[in-house]
Amino acid sequence: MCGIVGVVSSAPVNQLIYDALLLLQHRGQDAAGIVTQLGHKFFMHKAKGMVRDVFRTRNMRALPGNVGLGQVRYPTAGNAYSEEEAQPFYVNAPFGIVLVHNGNLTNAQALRAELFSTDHRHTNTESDSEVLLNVLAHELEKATRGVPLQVDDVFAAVRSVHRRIKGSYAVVALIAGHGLLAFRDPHGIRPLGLGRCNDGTVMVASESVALEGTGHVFERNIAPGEAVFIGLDGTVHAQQCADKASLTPCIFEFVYLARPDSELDGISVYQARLNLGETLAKRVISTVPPQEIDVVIPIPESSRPSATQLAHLLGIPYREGFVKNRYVGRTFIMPGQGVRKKSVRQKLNVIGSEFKGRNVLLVDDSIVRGTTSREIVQMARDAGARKVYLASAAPPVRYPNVYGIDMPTETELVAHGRTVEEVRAIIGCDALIYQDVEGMKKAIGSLNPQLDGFDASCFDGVYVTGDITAGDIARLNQGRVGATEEGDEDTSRLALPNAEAA
Ligand SMILES: O=P(O)(O)OC[C@H]1O[C@H](OP(=O)(O)OP(=O)(O)O)[C@H](O)[C@@H]1O
Ligand SMILES: NC(=O)CC[C@H](N)C(=O)O
Ligand SMILES: [Mg+2]
Repeated sequence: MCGIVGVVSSAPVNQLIYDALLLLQHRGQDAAGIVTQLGHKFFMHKAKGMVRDVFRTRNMRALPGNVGLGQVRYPTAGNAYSEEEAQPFYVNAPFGIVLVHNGNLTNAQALRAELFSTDHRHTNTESDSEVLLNVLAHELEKATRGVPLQVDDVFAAVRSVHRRIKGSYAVVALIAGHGLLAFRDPHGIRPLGLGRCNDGTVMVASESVALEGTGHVFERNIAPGEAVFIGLDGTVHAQQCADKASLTPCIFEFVYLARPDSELDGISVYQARLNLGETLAKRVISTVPPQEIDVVIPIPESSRPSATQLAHLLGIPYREGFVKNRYVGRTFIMPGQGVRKKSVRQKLNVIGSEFKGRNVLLVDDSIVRGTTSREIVQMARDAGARKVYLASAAPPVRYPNVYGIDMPTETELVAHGRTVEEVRAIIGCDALIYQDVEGMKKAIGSLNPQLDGFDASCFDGVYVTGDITAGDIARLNQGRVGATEEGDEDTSRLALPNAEAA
């Protein structure tokens, strides 16, 4: 998951892109970058770090022009520590293209070899996004019938790109002197929407919050497989470029990744989380009698809407028992298990009086590696809770994600190959209640009947692109550098208290 944005305007866009990236910061905290174009020249600044650290006034001044794009990165391929793999990526031919990508290519390795041997193109990093850019550049070169470039040639190039690349991709690319291209993979796994401002500015962005928060009116989602080309005068052209398209967005966007105030593919993320809380409440009742629960406490941040709705339905008081240090980022999307574990304690602190002598039901949106839950349960006990129950608004995360979420190996997932009782023992709570897969799909899918389904592969092991083998998963994982930290002892998954250790 990353956040991407592109803008065509009649006024300078540097501040606008910066503001949009700030609104997308939750999608990637590792690196940030912006490219603008003035005349036929690109101006780029990218570096590791959060948006407000990467861009100083002098960097902003050096980004002139009325068209541009930007990205916040959460690495899922290549090298998490390399500055070179921060986006945007640039190639000089044809025309000069810069590109930002949210997603993960599952055939990047084969494509890299093909780019070298057949297309005679050089890639200089381990990033799948650089591969994507070079495939696009090669196909654009082939499709171009003259200068200036025709819109139909751009769409022909995207058609060829769809045939060659596999996996998930929401992309924004700027073709020097011509305009801004945006497209989405044929399954619509990663989100991308378009909005306009009344001064004529056109913006595409990963989430509607980035459009609305910068004064744009959300107009529509880019359809799966569709390409949109925005000329430098703001004219929008669109064409379906996939042979076969279906709308099966990543369900984890609704569970955790996106901001609750965003609407993705016609579904309010906030409403999706309320609905999850509602179905979870029914499952809680069948496991722990509500009269045995004194208080419902959310694990900030993402679980709040589900926890409120759950408490409301059970008729149990909802209280804030953990205070979040807002200056610590999201722990799940940090590279390295050691950093994640330390951050949970730094990030969340208890309000002791909410726990002392009480039976508490803690609610989280999801349990992935179990890092957060185990720490939190212990903190609740240390604060004097009598019984600590834990409910997860998502089902057990049991399978690796290959589409741009950093859960590449099953071995790090606390629930992989384990029963709920085993996970409960590891986390150390008195009862563990999970959402079930069908309940989750229904709770969210009922909000837009036009959806063809979801990619819920990390929960049910079914990959919507239909072409993922165990070998692919192993290869994708091998290709990554920096997912675990050097000197990080705690990279293996959490173990059962006794059985597995023995
Ligand atoms: O089982 P784990 O591997 O610990 O991962 C799951 C946790 O990580 C996320 O929180 P995070 O702190 O990233 O973000 P949030 O503040 O948006 O909830 C998520 O909301 C869970 O709390
Ligand atoms: N999470 C993402 O969308 C990552 C994009 C790309 N695969 C990278 O690692 O930079
Ligand atoms: Mg959380």
